[in-house]
Amino acid sequence: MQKMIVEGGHVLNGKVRISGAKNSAVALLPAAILADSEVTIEGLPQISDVYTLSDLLEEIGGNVSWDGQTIHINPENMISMPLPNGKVKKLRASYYFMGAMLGKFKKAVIGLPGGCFLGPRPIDQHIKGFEALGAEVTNEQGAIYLRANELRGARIYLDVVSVGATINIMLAAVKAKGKTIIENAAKEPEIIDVATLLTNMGAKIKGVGTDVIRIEGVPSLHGCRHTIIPDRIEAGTYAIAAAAAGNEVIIDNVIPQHLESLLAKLREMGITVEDSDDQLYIARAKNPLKSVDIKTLVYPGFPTDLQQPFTSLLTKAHHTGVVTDTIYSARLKHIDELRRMNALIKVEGGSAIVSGPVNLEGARVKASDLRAGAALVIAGLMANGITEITGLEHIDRGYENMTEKLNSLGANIWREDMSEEEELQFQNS
Ligand SMILES: CC(=O)N[C@H]1[C@@H](OP(=O)(O)OP(=O)(O)OC[C@H]2O[C@@H](n3ccc(=O)[nH]c3=O)[C@H](O)[C@@H]2O)O[C@H](CO)[C@@H](O)[C@@H]1O
Ligand SMILES: C=C(OP(=O)(O)O)C(=O)O
Repeated sequence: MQKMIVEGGHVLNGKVRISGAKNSAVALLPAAILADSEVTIEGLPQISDVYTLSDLLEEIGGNVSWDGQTIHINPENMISMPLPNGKVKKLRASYYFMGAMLGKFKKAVIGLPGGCFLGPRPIDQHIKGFEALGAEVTNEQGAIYLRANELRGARIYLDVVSVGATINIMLAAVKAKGKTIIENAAKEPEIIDVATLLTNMGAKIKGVGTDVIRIEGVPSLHGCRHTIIPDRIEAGTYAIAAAAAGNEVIIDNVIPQHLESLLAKLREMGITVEDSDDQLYIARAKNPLKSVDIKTLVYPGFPTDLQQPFTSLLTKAHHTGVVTDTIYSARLKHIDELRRMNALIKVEGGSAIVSGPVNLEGARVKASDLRAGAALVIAGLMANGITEITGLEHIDRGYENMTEKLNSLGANIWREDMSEEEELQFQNS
């Protein structure tokens, strides 16, 4: 087991290249199940969530090979193998095997997913969608059983705007007989990316990026080649790190429109932000940083996945900023760790109230989930002295080469094996 050591006080400068989007990748890989021939996906991030899904595709009979960041998935010998336990429990996105296997084989058994613990992560809207398409869905000892004689298009209104349910229903509906309409659909860029792959495979989908998606089912889907979109959350994380500890940083391979809510908030704080075709330029504020309030919302609102890193930045700003996560109200586990580093944060009525500026102090902290990990790395960059971060398996689920990328900007970060005593302390904490 390893820990990350961050030596604070180094100023970030230079250019960093953003990887492919984790939250697209985790749906694109299962989507390949629906094809009858080889699907090639380029530009995948080298992160553990992607490797876990790649292993799961092999477990159900897929022929998978890698060539750098490109995966080739041949689904010809795949079967509807039950996956009640094992690797499906390691990540949230294994639930996309439900939609894809139901769409392809009309049956699936998938253990209830894992992923970051952000409070309850219900899947009732996914199930409502599968049932509307004609599937019988039962929960047997923690695994979801899905069976259908045939899938028929349906009109499905989502009671909550859900990225996961929108994608899962698309996956199940693309080969259903007739027309499916998803109303109150989510509009995140990752949904558009998945629909682009499915369309390249021969699916007929209209309206992605709006809140009504129309799908005309087709009998079969073929292989294709697809390039993934850049990771807006990784880009946002580096933009926040640059605002927190940078002088002049260029973030390369971004779609700036995907980050408008974050960029607006950085500008409000006094940070210089410029965007061009596929780059962002973030420069140190000329005046002291001003606090702002943020409220996470569905896209194009402020992303829940950037709430935790942004909280770290607010510790450096003058006055008080209120952080409210309306998507995952319990996504506040980073707060106690930031407090260990001297942050002044109160939690009241589900909101975090951050007072600043404070001088953060290096400390031993634990990443409880992926973006909490990113928040602690950013805090470590700003802090006096050394910050030691454990729980790196969370960070590795979603950030490709984070240590190397930050060091290339001038940070001083390294990983070390934990001593036996430290491992014991970590397991008991
Ligand atoms: C809208 C939103 O910001 N979604 C984020 C959410 O996606 P994720 O796919 O996890 O969450 P959803 O978009 O599906 O859920 C949005 C909200 O709807 C609720 N819900 C969802 C499904 C369901 O069947 N029933 C239900 O009540 C969830 O509890 C949540 O409060 O976390 C991902 C990982 O952090 C982010 O990348 C997504 O951008
Ligand atoms: C929480 C996240 O991932 P997951 O939903 O896969 O756990 C995330 O990407 O911030």
